[in-house]
Amino acid sequence: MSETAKSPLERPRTQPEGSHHIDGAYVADAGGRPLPVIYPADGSTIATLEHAGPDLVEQALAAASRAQPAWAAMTGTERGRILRRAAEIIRERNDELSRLETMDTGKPYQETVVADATSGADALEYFGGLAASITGEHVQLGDDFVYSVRQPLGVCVGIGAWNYPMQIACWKAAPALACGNTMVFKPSETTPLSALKLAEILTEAGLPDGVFNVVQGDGAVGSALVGDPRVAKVSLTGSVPTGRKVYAAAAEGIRHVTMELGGKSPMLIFDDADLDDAVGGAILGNFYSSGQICSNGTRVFVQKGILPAFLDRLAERLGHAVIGDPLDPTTSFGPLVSQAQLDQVLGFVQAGRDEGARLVTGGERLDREGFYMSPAVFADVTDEMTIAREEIFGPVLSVLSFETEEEAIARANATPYGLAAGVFTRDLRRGHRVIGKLDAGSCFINAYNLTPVEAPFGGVKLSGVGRENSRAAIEHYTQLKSVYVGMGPVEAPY
Ligand SMILES: NC(=O)C1=CN([C@@H]2O[C@H](COP(=O)(O)OP(=O)(O)OC[C@H]3O[C@@H](n4cnc5c(N)ncnc54)[C@H](O)[C@@H]3O)[C@@H](O)[C@H]2O)C=CC1
Repeated sequence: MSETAKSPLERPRTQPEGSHHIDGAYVADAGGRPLPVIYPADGSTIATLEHAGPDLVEQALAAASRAQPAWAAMTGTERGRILRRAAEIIRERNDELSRLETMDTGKPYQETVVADATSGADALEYFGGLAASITGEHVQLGDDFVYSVRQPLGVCVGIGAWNYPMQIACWKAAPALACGNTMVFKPSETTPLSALKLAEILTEAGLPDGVFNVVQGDGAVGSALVGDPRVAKVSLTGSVPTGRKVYAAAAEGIRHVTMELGGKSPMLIFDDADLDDAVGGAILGNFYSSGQICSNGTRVFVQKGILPAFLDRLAERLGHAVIGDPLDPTTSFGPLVSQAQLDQVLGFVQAGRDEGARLVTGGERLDREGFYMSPAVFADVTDEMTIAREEIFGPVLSVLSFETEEEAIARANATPYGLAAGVFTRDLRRGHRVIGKLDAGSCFINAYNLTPVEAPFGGVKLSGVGRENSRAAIEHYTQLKSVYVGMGPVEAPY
């Protein structure tokens, strides 16, 4: 690992015009509790926003309710055109948006410039393209027939996590809006900036006022949104404990939900795998975004024959990680998002040591300002250790060894989570056979953590319900009305 020279890109403006974006305009709430935004690379405060009070939550929900019928009455082609225009604006401003995302999250610019706003633009483009083809079906029943109409749900609430703020906002807004819903989106209080940019860009692209609104705040604000009777659907990206609360609150009103929650995903590396592909997959699946990715393959099961070579190569390649100022384009590994997250992850590293796992490399708090630690690899990890059971959400990779395919599958599935899974092997039949038996929603063979908008994304078991992206998302933002049409006389018994 090396540290970069300081040659950061120009810093974007980080203080927004207002904390919230409601009815097509920035809104401030002078009386709201202050919400400081911290740059994870140095701990400085780069903006101060406010948590929304009850009046602002009301304002946002009222705006979304008011705007919904007219938005739904537009044709899909018209709605889609606005979403695709917003995608174009995002691409034009990708550089500035990426620098803002880097300052909000601490993720290296090298990542945000290819994986955040651009992924959001993909979603707006994709669902903008689908909007005109959202249809029901027609079923002929003799002379009678039934037709179904795919209708929007109404007002949707989106609640985001802090690791991919822009991407999460777009992955929720794009399908919701394409289907004729309106949305109130609450970003994570840790990373509140880029969702405001999305609202601004959508307005610039021609989105009618009130269709997409952003309110800031913590769980209390999220909870106020989820419990409102005007809300038809809640889509959350967050941890399992928050998911339980939000799902239960949504159940009160029998609201639709999409839950994108945490994971402890397995990656199975067989003796016959291409060593560098497997090591590359393990790096992408554990250290990208400093390991703060829900679908990470943090339990790396390596077959005995390839284990020594795998560990050597992994440690060697980790030595090439460039840790530094995330605004420096050469930096490939940045800080964690907050002091609290860093403390939590270092606590897991300590637990790994205490329980007898072997720290191969990293796991140290770095002696520099900001929330930095070195990427950690543990070997000799066993299934019952804390680091093999609990979601860490940081740069900690656990290597577990195995002998047979059956054993690896059984151990990989022995978790309450089921978000993602990966297999590395050169044996085509084994790749498909093994992935078929793994309990996970988002799976990879000889790849890891690639999440194009065309692929359904989401988990099984505690990792969630519903799917984001792909055509599947349309099902989760619409409901079917069926209409039976009688063409003959009505036969009644009396
Ligand atoms: N499956 C997926 O797609 C992803 C899942 N995640 C998961 O997110 C977690 C990390 O993100 P965090 O922001 O720390 O999660 P978190 O669960 O602490 O917070 C998520 C969001 O929920 C809000 N919230 C908290 N309590 C609430 C309540 N009672 N009612 C309504 N909203 C409430 C928070 O303010 C935040 O906006 C990890 O567990 C990770 O695995 C993260 C990214 C993607």
